Amino acid sequence: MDNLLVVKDLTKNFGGLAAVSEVSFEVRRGEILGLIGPNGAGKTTLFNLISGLLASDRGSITLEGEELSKKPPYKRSAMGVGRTFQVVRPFDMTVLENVMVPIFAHYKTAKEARQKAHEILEMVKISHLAEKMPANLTLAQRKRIEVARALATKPKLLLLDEVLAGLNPSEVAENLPLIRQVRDSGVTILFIEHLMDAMMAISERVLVMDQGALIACGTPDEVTSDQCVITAYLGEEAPEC
Ligand SMILES: Nc1ncnc2c1ncn2[C@@H]1O[C@H](COP(=O)(O)OP(=O)(O)OP(=O)(O)O)[C@@H](O)[C@H]1O
Repeated sequence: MDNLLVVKDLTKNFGGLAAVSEVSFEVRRGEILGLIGPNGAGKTTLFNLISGLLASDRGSITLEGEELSKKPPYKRSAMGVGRTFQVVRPFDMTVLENVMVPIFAHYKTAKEARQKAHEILEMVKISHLAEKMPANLTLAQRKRIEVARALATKPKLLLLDEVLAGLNPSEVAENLPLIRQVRDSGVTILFIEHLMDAMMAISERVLVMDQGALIACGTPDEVTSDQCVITAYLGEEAPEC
């Protein structure tokens, strides 16, 4: 199996709180890997560690065998780590311009950048909104802008942080296939989502975190029948996990 990202013994403490504790896993090239866990489990902290917004206390993160831990976020981005954020805050400029901003760093000429931006907007199905201002769009559409902006950095690995949160059921049904579409374009995906049904429908494997630790990893069927996972979601102590 070809591993794109390998995380080993990754640890981050905030004072006395172990937000991420000795976490180890790999992301296989080309897969859709879900990341779930109750509130405060450490999921976003893990994304911040992988993308370089936080420094780890211990452990390693390698992308295609190259250590990322000491590299600043912009270097990780150039190496192929892209991400979206839970809170979507597009710039106060058109949808197309929002995608052009990150793209400029990755393409030589304005013409090339503009062409690529249009291709990305097509892929996430908002090319018809290219000249609109994000403030006038729905949350579902703004979430697509966020994905488009992340794709503009040419990621090999895309970290998606709750791209379905806050959407109504029909918007979820519309936006969910986007994740598979992006993967099918050659991008490996690690994504955080609280919507369990959607997550299980689209993930090939799922990681489960609780209280900073990785408590399960497997296919959707394996993790949903795992007693440690059930216990974590019920908020009970499970000393054997
Ligand atoms: N910068 C910080 N300083 C101190 N504590 C923090 C910081 N960031 C996160 N935490 C704490 O670390 C723990 C993990 O938080 P994190 O946001 O990673 O969880 P999460 O699984 O993403 O939760 P949610 O699903 O609610 O977004 C929480 O207890 C949180 O309060």
